[in-house]
Amino acid sequence: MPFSGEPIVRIEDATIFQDDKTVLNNINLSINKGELVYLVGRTGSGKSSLLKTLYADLPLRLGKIRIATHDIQNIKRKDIPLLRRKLGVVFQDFQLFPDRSVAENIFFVMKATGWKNKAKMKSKLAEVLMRVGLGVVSSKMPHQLSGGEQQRVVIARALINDPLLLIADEPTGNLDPEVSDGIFQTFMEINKGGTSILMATHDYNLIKNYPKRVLKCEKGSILDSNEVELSLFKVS
Ligand SMILES: Nc1ncnc2c1ncn2[C@@H]1O[C@H](COP(=O)(O)OP(=O)(O)OP(=O)(O)O)[C@@H](O)[C@H]1O
Repeated sequence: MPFSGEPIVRIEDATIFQDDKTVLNNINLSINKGELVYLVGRTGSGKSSLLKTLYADLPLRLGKIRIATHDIQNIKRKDIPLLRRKLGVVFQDFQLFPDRSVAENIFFVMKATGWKNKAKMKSKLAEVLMRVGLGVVSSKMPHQLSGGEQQRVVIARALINDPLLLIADEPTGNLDPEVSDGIFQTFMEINKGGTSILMATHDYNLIKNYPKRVLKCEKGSILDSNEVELSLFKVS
């Protein structure tokens, strides 16, 4: 897909801290609308810290980050829900309520993000479940689904507000290789629909099978495969 217009993410001279420790120092990069980008690096290199900063869970203390029309560096508490409505977030651990059905899990987030009309909620539920390749699972409880199916429900939940950017933190981390592959195919379908995706992963098979731009956290910096050749397969 050709990239045009303003980037969806623009990071300028950003330094990311956890407490007093500098995790990533003076980062500069952009992600364009419609891009799918991998984020890699050894454990503790700062992938999750960067993603948390993007969805305003970790305050940005130095530098600038703009996501869509939101400036993260001075975002007000009351504006964080507005930012998050433009983002979809998917984690490795599925984070579904175990005592609620698939539909209830998704309706819960819809209601929390301002949905009110029951008919529209039902039709959106059907749409997002279809987009992630799930059939009639609405009334099932999470424990009645496989790990891969549960992760698809989480992805469906992340799509309810038609996010501009999907942030995924090791979304295939707990899944078998074939299941991971299927989940990644779903991410690629979502990406074809125009949603940008930034995905942290340790799954080098995915990167080998589906080569895309790679950002690598290393020694406090981010290396970009658009600018340098990355030695991906030496990562511990
Ligand atoms: N809540 C926290 N409080 C203090 N330090 C933290 C916190 N979370 C992470 N860190 C530290 O920040 C650094 C970066 O961690 P981060 O979780 O961003 O790495 P990562 O690349 O996502 O690792 P992994 O691949 O294991 O998920 C590490 O040194 C970690 O110990």
